[in-house]
Amino acid sequence: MKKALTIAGSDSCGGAGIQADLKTFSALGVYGMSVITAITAQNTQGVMGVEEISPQMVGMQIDAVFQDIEVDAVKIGMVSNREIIKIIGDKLKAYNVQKAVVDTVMVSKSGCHLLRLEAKETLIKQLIPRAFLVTPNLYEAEVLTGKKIKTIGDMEEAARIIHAMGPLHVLVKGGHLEGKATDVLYDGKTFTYCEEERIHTPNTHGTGCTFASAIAAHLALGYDLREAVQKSKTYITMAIAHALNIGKGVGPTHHFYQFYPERSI
Ligand SMILES: Nc1ncnc2c1ncn2[C@@H]1O[C@H](COP(=O)(O)OP(=O)(O)OP(=O)(O)O)[C@@H](O)[C@H]1O
Ligand SMILES: Cc1ncc(COP(=O)(O)O)c(N)n1
Repeated sequence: MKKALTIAGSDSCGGAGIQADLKTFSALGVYGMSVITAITAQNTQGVMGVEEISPQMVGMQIDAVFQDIEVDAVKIGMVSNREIIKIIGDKLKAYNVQKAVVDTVMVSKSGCHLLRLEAKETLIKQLIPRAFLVTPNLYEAEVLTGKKIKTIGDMEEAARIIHAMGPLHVLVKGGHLEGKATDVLYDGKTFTYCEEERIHTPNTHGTGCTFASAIAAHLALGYDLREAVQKSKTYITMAIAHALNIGKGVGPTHHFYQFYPERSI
């Protein structure tokens, strides 16, 4: 069985973070492992509290996994602060991780900072260059590049600038743009566009986490990046189309293995 590791924050209501990632791995037939960077007290209405795990403990969790089990792909989500970013970057290097999907989580949909403001430079210098794929949403791409993004052309320009920071590939997600849900993938030479109709639902908690972990799962299964992104785009679209009306706020994506009849175990 293929094995994937998520390094991310815990979301108590189960819609985003570690919980979304593990559900996605399971739905896609991949064995899931987790390293927790922070615990959030969170529900569909907002984030009530964040407690960061010590960098030493984050490092120990990573060591515990890599020293025992072969890891086929890694997904990285909420990393919270500079020291946690640094230890993750060092461990990716030490364990020579080739397939790392870095989702540059900064602010939750409900507006809570999940990355400290002063950690942006460390993210750019220590983590983004080690990524096989970076998956910023529009807001994150604007913060990383310092440029406003309003069109597909702006997304292409942002992908170029982020690619120059050192990752092998960049996927700028257009979930927050008007019109179709179009994402722009860039490998340093060519742009590929993933487009789906926009689904009109209030329930989009955890879309970014689900998409990035689906890509990591497909990479673990051996698909090349373009196939992994296309298949994950189908998965996230289905997960949003069947999103659950749970709680009083923004409900979570739905993970359901029947979406994915080809899954291999
Ligand atoms: N309403 C929607 N209908 C269809 N696809 C969507 C919708 N919203 C987002 N997507 C798609 O979901 C994926 C995740 O994109 P999104 O921009 O929501 O990520 P994100 O903002 O990082 O998510 P999160 O806020 O959960 O971290 C992308 O493929 C995007 O195009
Ligand atoms: C632990 C954790 N990680 C990531 C997100 C982003 O997800 P969203 O933007 O849908 O709130 C979150 N809310 N919580």
